[in-house]
Amino acid sequence: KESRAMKFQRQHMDPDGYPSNNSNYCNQMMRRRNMTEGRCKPVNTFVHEPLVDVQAICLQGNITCKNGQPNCHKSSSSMKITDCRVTSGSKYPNCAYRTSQKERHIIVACEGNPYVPVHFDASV
Ligand SMILES: Nc1ncnc2c1ncn2[C@@H]1O[C@H](C(=O)NS(=O)(=O)C[C@H]2[C@@H](O)[C@H](n3ccc(=O)[nH]c3=O)O[C@@H]2CO)[C@@H](O)[C@H]1O
Repeated sequence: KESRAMKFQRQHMDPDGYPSNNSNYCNQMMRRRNMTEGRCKPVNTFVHEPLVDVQAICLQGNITCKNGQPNCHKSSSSMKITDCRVTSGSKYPNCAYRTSQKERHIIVACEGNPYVPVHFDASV
């Protein structure tokens, strides 16, 4: 069974990737990382930073998560991310996404021992 930490990495980590001007990045990556099975996951962010830098967020600013839990942390610096958002014309199983490249602080929820990211909460 996939651990929550590994699921976070599968869904949100792409340290070596960067869409540059590839408008198909999300269409490709959402499929490749298995987020288009059963339904088109509506929103998903990929982070283009080293895994150790994203894991280090768990030691940074502690804030309240969207769901009220107290185990969220905000990155101290902005990070290169790509937001994937399903388009209005998207029809399962042909999931179609808009690819948006951004630099944002990211907010993740951390859990476990070792205390690592298990959920992507938001970017700001
Ligand atoms: N505090 C916690 N502590 C520990 N665990 C916690 C905590 N909170 C939730 N989980 C768990 O995480 C799991 C999970 O998948 N949560 S999810 O909200 O659906 C994920 C969102 C995110 O993937 C994506 N999104 C969203 C915005 C954006 O900018 N970028 C972006 O990618 O959209 C999804 C839906 O919003 C679930 O098992 C829940 O129990």
